[in-house]
Order: sequence, then C-alpha cells, then structure tokens
Amino acid sequence: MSTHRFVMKCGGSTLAALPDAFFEDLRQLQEQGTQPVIVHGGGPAINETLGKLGIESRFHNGLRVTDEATLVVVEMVLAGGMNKQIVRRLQQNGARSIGLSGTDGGLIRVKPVADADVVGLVGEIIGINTELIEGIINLGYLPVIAPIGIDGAGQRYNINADTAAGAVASHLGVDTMIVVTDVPGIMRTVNGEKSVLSQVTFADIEQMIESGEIYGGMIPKVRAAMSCLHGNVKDVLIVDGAMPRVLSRAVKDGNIGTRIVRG
Ligand SMILES: Nc1ncnc2c1ncn2[C@@H]1O[C@H](COP(=O)(O)OP(=O)(O)O)[C@@H](O)[C@H]1O
Ligand SMILES: CC(=O)N[C@@H](CCC(=O)OP(=O)(O)O)C(=O)O
Repeated sequence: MSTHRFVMKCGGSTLAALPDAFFEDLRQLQEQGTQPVIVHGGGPAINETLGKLGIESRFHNGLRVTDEATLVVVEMVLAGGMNKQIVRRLQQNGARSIGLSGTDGGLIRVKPVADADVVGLVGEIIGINTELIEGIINLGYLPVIAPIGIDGAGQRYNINADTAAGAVASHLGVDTMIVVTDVPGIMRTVNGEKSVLSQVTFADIEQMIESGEIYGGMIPKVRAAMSCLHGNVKDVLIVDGAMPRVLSRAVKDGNIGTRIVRG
C-alpha cells in the first residue's frame, strides 16, 4: 500500500464548480493509502460577501488589503463557509475529513508581512504545527485547512491560499504539491495559438512574469511553487479541477497540467 502524501491547494475560482467525481477521486486515493492534505482559498466568495456589506475589495501585489473589518469577513467566509462546505462534500462522497483554520492549535504561525503598512493584517508564515496535521492524518482523517494565521499575541491574519499551501507542503516535507485551479495549467500564446506548457523552469517563470504572460492570480501560485521547490518538495503541478480524475492522474503519473521544475 502506498503512503504517498501530497498537499493540494484548491482555489476559490473552482471550488463551487468541483463535481462530486473530484471528491470521489479523493476518497479513492485515501482508501488506497494516499494521504492528501487540502489547503483552500475562497477569494471570489470573500469579494462577494464584502460587496454585499458595502466593503470595497482592494489588492496590492496580489494580496488583499486587509483591515480588521475585512478580516472578520475573510475568516467568516474561509474558516466558516468554505472550509465546512469542502468537509461536507468530502464526507458526502465517503471521505473522512476534518476542517481547521490556521488559528486552530496554532496551526499556521505568522508575523506581519514586510509591507503591512500597505496591506494591513496579512501574515508571513513563520511556522506550521505539523504535529497537528500528522495527528489528524494518523487518525485516518483528511485535514482541510483555511489560510488564516495567528501570531504570538493571538492576533489573526489573512494569508494568500497559494502561499499557505506552499508552506504546509514544505514544512510537512511532502514530495508533491498540486495546485487545482480553473485553467488547465500555465498557458502561453504563440502565433495566436494558446497552449498549455507541460513543463516550466524557474527561468521560464521569471521571464513570463516579466513579459506579462503570467499575471494576476497565477503569480502567487508560481511564487509558492518556486519557494517550496527550494525545500524538500520535488514536484509542483498546476492542474484544472474540472478534468476527470485529475488528482489520481496527477499523483499516479504526474503527466497532467503544468509541472514546475527548477531547471
Ligand atoms: N500564463 C497563464 N496561464 C494560465 N492562467 C493564467 C496565466 N497568467 C495568469 N493566469 C490567470 O490565473 C488565473 C488563476 O488564478 P486565480 O483566479 O487566482 O485562481 P484560484 O482561485 O484558483 O487561486 C487564471 O484563471 C488566469 O486568469
Ligand atoms: C492575503 C490574501 O490575499 N488572502 C486571500 C485568501 C483567499 C485566497 O487566497 O483565495 P484564492 O486561492 O481563491 O485566491 C484573500 O483574502 O483573497
């Protein structure tokens, strides 16, 4: 029986549309002895709730400008709504799972980011309580983690979900991080033809950010990928959640979406 462990990041762009088959695939992987850990986002749902409350969504370098009022909504949507929705869907499809926020058990320890004067209550990760994650896995449950962090004084912080997933993958020492999103991988347009790159190196990424071919929400994904590949993580794949059996294909043959390699 394989005990392959992987971290999967699931983006808000795709969460609501994920079919039952996606969660069924996770259940089968869990039954086969694979140990998935999920870190999720929920950016679009946060924007929607903030909008209903008349609070404007503002971003700086891809990070949400987060004041105390915004943070209340971020935590409510991520740790309340999204986290519990994912756990419910996993359970409906037969997978055993437990949802946590990064504040529970000091799971994600942070300090304020360097540009806190601009982005406010956004956390830079300084530690992950891997014992807690290991404990949940050893009980036979799949951990589902919302990207909220906590500092030594008990203050909570907002964290980009790609960044949180990369840090969880690094600290847990998994081989693979799978970033599930709403596009089939990193795409490039050549002579008017759009295609998915099966592999990109760090140098390709820097060049594509520079040229504007990688932009917006793809930037934190590739940055998180590069940062965890500097540690023990061997493989980062960016894949489309709508593809049939995407996770088992990613785990078993890895020949799907875009693979990021050091190069
Ligand atoms: N080179 C690229 N290839 C594919 N998508 C890209 C690229 N550059 C930017 N993107 C954008 O990144 C988006 C995915 O990021 P985001 O919307 O933040 O997703 P998530 O909610 O899954 O984190 C894609 O929908 C696309 O608009
Ligand atoms: C600091 C920061 O920007 N936090 C993100 C957390 C959610 C997230 O990252 O969700 P996606 O993966 O769906 O984009 C935010 O507030 O939107």
